[in-house]
Amino acid sequence: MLQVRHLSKIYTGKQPSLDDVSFTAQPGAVTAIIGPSGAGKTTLLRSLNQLITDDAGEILLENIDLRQLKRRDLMKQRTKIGMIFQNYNLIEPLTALENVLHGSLARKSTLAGVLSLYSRQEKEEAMALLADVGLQEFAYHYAGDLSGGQKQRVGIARALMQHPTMMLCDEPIASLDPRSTIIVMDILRRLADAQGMTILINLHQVDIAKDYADHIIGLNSGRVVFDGPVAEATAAAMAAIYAAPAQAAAAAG
Ligand SMILES: Nc1ncnc2c1ncn2[C@@H]1O[C@H](COP(=O)(O)OP(=O)(O)OP(=O)(O)O)[C@@H](O)[C@H]1O
Repeated sequence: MLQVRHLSKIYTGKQPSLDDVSFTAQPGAVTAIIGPSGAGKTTLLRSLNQLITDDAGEILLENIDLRQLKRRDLMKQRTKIGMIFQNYNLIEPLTALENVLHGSLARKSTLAGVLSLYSRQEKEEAMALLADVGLQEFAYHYAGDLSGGQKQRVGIARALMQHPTMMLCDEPIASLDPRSTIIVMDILRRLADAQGMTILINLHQVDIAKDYADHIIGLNSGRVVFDGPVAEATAAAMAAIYAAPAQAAAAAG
């Protein structure tokens, strides 16, 4: 379970990008984070993984506050967090299989990592993960030659190689066509249902959020203006989430 308490982040000399954000994300549930451009969605995900520091509050992953950890312990906890990016972040001159194997680096010694030494078991696991996302026959294709949807599936397999308990997905379908969108969202939904993972997804597509998520967090100007089950995300709630910043601030008091 992820519990976020009073999380705030101010980039130098600016309005808060995250303003006293609190919510809980449950294992086995898909939590969609929605809100207008600049609402703080990416900042929130990066903060949850402590890629952004100088923030305030508590980020409790399985009751351990990530913000209180020393670097070494944070690295260890981070292996439990898989990240999925809009632009995939693959190494394009490497094959799909090699990209997936890279996901195991977080769990390895530096030397083994530098030398890219992978055990037979790791190679079999990476192949199995590629098969799980429907890409077995593309294992030896260069990542740069794959379609956007295929790249994103490689990105998911790579994250799964870390053995995460939580996935943070930053606009994972923003660059995908409708068919690839469904394939990727189905995979993320399955990870929650079948493996009990905690899945957080930043989304711009409200209809996709309603179709796939259990829970919605609505952000506006760095504040949580909606936190509830999909069934409660009414038209009025949506209007508040997507209101102009001044209106949203007035409504939030
Ligand atoms: N590195 C940075 N330095 C300074 N300000 C930043 C930085 N990153 C983000 N911001 C500011 O923080 C606020 C939130 O940005 P963020 O990218 O988190 O929003 P978002 O909801 O993800 O937007 P989008 O939907 O457009 O991706 C914005 O006002 C943005 O200008």
